[in-house]
Amino acid sequence: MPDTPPSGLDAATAARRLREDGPNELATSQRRPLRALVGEVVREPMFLLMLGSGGIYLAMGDARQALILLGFVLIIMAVTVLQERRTDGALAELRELSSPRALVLRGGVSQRIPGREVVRDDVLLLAEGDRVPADGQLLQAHELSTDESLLTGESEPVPKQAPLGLVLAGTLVLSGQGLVRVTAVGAHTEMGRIGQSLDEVSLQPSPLRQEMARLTQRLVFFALAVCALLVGLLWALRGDALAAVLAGITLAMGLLPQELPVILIVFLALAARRLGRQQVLTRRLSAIETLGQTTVLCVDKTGTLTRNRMAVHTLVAAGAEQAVGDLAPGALPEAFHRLLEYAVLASEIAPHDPMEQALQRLAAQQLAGSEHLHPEWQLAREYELSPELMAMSHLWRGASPQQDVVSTKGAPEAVVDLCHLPPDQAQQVLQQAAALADRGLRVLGVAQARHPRHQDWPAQQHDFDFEWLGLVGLADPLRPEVPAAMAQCQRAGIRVVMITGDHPRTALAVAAQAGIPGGQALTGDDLAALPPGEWATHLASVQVFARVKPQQKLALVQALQAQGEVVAMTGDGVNDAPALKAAHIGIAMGQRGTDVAREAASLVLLQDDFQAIVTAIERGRRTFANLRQAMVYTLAVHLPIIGLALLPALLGWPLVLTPLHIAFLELVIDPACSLVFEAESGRTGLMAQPPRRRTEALLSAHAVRLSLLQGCWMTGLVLAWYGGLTWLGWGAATASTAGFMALVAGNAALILPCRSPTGRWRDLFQGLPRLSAGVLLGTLLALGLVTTVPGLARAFGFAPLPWALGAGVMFSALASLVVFQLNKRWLQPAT
Ligand SMILES: Nc1ncnc2c1ncn2[C@@H]1O[C@H](COP(=O)(O)OP(=O)(O)OP(=O)(O)O)[C@@H](O)[C@H]1O
Ligand SMILES: [Cu+]
Repeated sequence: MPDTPPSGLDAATAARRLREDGPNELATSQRRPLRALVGEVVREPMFLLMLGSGGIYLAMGDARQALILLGFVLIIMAVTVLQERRTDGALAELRELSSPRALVLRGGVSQRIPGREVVRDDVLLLAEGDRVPADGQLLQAHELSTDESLLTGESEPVPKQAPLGLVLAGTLVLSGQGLVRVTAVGAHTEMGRIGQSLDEVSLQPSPLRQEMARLTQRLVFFALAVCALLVGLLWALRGDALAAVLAGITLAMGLLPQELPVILIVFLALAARRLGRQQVLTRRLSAIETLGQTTVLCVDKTGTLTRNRMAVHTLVAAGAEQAVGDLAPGALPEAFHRLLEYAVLASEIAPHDPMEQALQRLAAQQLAGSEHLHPEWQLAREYELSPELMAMSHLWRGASPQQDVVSTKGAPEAVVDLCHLPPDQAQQVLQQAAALADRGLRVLGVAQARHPRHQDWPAQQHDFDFEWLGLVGLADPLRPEVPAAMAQCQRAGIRVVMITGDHPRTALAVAAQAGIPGGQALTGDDLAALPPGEWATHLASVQVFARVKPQQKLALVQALQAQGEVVAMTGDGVNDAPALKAAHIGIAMGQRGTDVAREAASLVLLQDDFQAIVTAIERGRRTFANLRQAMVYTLAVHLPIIGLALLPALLGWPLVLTPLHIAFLELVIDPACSLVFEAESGRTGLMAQPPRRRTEALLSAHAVRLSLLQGCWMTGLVLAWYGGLTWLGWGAATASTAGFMALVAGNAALILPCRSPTGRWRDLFQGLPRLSAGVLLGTLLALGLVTTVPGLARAFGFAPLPWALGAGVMFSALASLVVFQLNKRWLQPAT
C-alpha cells in the first residue's frame, strides 16, 4: 500500500467511544432467558405426570403426599433449570470465543482486538479472508474485493476501490487488502439494520443425536403401551380406577426416557467446555462425536507442522551457493546482491507473507546503503500468484525514463518457464532447486525483465522477456510438539497425510522431520493425470501430496471420504474453506487462520498448537466412552423400577412404588449418578486403540446385554427382599422399605462398576473423581433421610426397619458390586 497510513484512534478515545456507543454487536441474545427455560422445563411430560399424580393424591385426600411431591417437583425443576443454564452457559462461552476479531490501528500500532470492541472512526486493516467487523469507508485498497452475499444474496465478488468505496459489516474479504475508517458499528450497520446475524455455534443433527432420538422414541412407545396395559389390568382386577391410574403414572414416570437426550447434550457441551480450556474451540458440537472416529488427519505444512517463521537460509546465483544464516551485516558477496534486490522488488511493500518479510529483513541487513534498495520507485502494475502460474511479478517505474523494471519470484519451475530457459540450463536449475528442497527449504526462483515505458502492459507474465537470476531457499522450523504428536497419532491408528502447495522434495523432507512415513510424494499434476478409478490405490498408500492446487484439496478430502475414511483436516486460507467444510472435522488455526477458514471449520485451535488436535481427538474418544458407560448405567437402573412397578401388580401383592418414590429415583438420584460419568478421565489406553468404526452404535449389543444383566440382578435382589419379607409376614410397609433401600443402594453401587468397561478390580476405585464420590455418599445420605426422618418416611410409606434387617439389606445391595463386576468379566467382548 503506497501512502503512509493514518495512525488510528488513541486508546483513550477508543475506550470512551466504546463506553458511550456500546459494543459492536447485534442485540440478539443467544442465551435463553430464565423465564423461557422454566417454561420449557414445566412443559416436559415428566412434570405434567408429576403434577397429575399430585392432583390424584389430593383427590384421594392425601395432602401430605401431594405436598412432598410438589416439593420434589420444585427441587427437580431447579436442578433441571440449573443444568440447562450450565449447558447454555458453555455454549454462550463458545460463541463469545468464536466471534470474529479485528485488526485495528490504535495510536499508530496495529493490534488484534475482539470484533465487539471496534468503535466509530477506528482504522481497520482488512486482508484476504477477513469477515468485516463494521461498516466503513476505504482509505486505501489494494486488489480488494468482497463477498456481500450475506447482505445481498449475490455471491459474485464485488471489487472495492479507495477512496469512497464502502465495505459492510458481515461481508467477506475475498482478495487483496484494505485500510478502512469505521463509520458504523453494531445495530447501526447495514447488517444490523436488516437484522441479520451470524449463527456461530450450530447444533445440527448428528448421528448420535439421531440414534438417541430413535431410541427415545421407541422407549416412549414401549412405555406408553406397557402403562396402558397396567392401568387396564389393575382396573379390571381391583376395580379402583384412581389407584390404577396412579400406578400407571408411576410406571410411566419410571419408564419415560427423558434423561437420555439430556445426558447426550450435557456430555457434549461439557466436553466442548473442557476443550475450550485447552484452547480448542468447538464450533459444532457434533464434531466432538466424530472426533473419536477420525481415521485420517490431513494437515497442511506451513504453519501447521512448521511455525511459519521463515528465514532466508541459502541463496544460489550463477551456480554458486551462499549460506546467509551467520553472515555479518553487509557481508553478502556482491554476486548475490542482484538476486536479493529483485526478490525484494517482487514482494509487497509492506508484506504480510512471512517469506517476503524474511526477504526484506535480509535485504535491510545486507543491502542497506547500497544502490540495490529503491524506496522511491513507484509500483505501477502487479501480476498475482495463481494456482495456474505460481509466480508473481511487479512492474516498477522510476529506474529510467525509457524503461520500467519488472521483477518476478515464484515456484522455481514456474519462473524457469517464464524465462524460457534452454532445456539443459532449466534442468540444471531445477536440480539445484531440488537439492535445496531436500534440506526441507522452501525454494523460490527469481527473475527480472525490462519493459519499454511507452508500450502497453502485457496481459500476462509470459509476455515479458525474463532473465533468470537465481534461487532463494527459506527455512521454516518444525513446530517442536509435532514429532511427539505424530507418534501419538500413529499409536492411535490415525493416518496423517500432508497436503501442501509446496515442492514435493520440500514436502518429503519436512514430512521426514515430522515423523510422517514418507516414501513417495504425489503431486497435483500427478493427481490430475490419474484416471479417477486409480485414485483409490494411491490414496491408501501415499502420505504426502505436494504442489496441490487449492481446489484439489476438496477433491482429495472427498475421495478419502468415499473410501469410508473419517477425515479431519486443517487449513487456514480462503481457499481451504470448501475442503474444511466438506471434511468430517474441519480444523482451523485460530491465530493465523482467516475468518473464512474459522467459520468453515468445526474446531478452531486458539493457540496454533498441533498437539491440541491430538488432545481433541482423545477428548472425543473419551466423551464417547463415558457416554456409553452412562447409558449402560441408565438403562440398567430402569429395569428394577419396571419390575417393582409391574410384578406386584401382576402377582396381586400390595403396590410398592408411588410417584413419590419414582420422583426420588428417576429425577434426583439417577440423573446425578449418570452425570458423574462425564467427569471420568477415561481409560489410559484410549489412544492406543484404533479409531472406533463409524457404524459402531453407542449402545452396542454388548452394552445392551451388560445393561440388561446388571438390571436383572438388581431387579432380582429388590424383588427377593420385597417378596421374601412379604412372604415371611413382615407387613407391606417393612417389605417395601427394604425393597426401596435395596434399589437405591444398588443404584449407588452400580456406579463403580460402570466407570469402566474393563473387569479389573482395581478399576472400581482407581481415580474416582471427587464428584462421583460425592454423589455416591449423597445418595446413601438421602436414602438414610427418607427412611428414618419420620415425616418423610411416612410420606414414602416406609416403616422403620430393625437394625439387623436394615444392615442386611444395605450389605446385600452394596455387595452386589462384586456381582456387577463379575458380570462384566464374563460378558467381556472377545477383543
Ligand atoms: N509470496 C509468494 N511469492 C512467490 N511465490 C510464492 C509466494 N507464495 C507462495 N509461492 C509459491 O507458491 C507455492 C505454493 O504456495 P502456497 O502458499 O499456495 O502453498 P500452501 O499450500 O499454502 O503450502 P503449505 O501447505 O506449505 O501451507 C509455493 O511453494 C511457492 O513456490
Ligand atoms: Cu551490490
